[in-house]
Amino acid sequence: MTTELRRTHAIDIDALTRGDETKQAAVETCLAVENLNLFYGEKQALYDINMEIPRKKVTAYIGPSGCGKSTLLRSINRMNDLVDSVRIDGKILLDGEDVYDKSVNVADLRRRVGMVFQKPNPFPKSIYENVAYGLRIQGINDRRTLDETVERSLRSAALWDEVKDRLNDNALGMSGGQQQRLVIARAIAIEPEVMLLDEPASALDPISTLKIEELINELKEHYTIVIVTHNMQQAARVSDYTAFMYMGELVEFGETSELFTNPKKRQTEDYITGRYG
Ligand SMILES: Nc1ncnc2c1ncn2[C@@H]1O[C@H](COP(=O)(O)OP(=O)(O)OP(=O)(O)O)[C@@H](O)[C@H]1O
Repeated sequence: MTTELRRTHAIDIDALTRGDETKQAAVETCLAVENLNLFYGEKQALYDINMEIPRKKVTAYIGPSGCGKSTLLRSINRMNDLVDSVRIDGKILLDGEDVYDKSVNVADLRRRVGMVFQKPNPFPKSIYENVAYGLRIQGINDRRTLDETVERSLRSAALWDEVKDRLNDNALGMSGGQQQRLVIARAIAIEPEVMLLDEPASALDPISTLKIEELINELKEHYTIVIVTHNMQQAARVSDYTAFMYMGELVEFGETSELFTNPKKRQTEDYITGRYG
């Protein structure tokens, strides 16, 4: 299975990189997952995952509940390190460097790889201080720098116009959708390279979901985005590449348009046509 998967993946990337230079530039690898196995105690949750995540594109992880999407996502910024029973082997290369190398400073890694969770988690502080937080903990307190960063980040998160007159209000008074965009602004403020989004819209109403999806589309100009979603339509709308996972294995990975219209594996087809999930 694994060899076959690698072969499929290699063919996809070959096809994508053949031809014009724009496409070649478009598939520059940001993150490479190599032979990744992950265990929670005795239970194996990821099996020999191999994939290359393109830079400044949106990659979606889809698959039925419990297939390992979040586990794989959390492996990228080593959030799984926080779980005592976790054992990991294999590599995840960020710009060619293994994030699991002993020399890696995990706090630095998490600055480079920001994360947004399903449930918006603003701090019980003002809107301004939520966004400024990452700079403050780096010791940056210069008012002008903070003001500029807060405005730029809120603009990038498509929130500035809604909050510019109430930056000192408590963030907990915002709507869920605004809170989620605030959390994205907080992540943007420290200029990460990669943004990991774990079901970022699943707790939101349809209008807020649409705003988050539009935002994702804008953010990929600057960031490499990996998103976990239960919602196949959402994956089809927002992502350039999709990985379909099943029971801890990466079944198929390729261009979203291709995977949804012309899946190569029976399991993928069954899932996207709603035969199970
Ligand atoms: N902290 C943990 N300790 C033990 N097992 C875990 C832990 N987190 C996840 N698992 C198990 O690992 C497997 C993969 O879970 P994971 O949450 O990554 O899947 P998922 O595809 O994101 O699921 P969902 O869509 O329901 O969020 C599941 O069997 C789950 O029970």
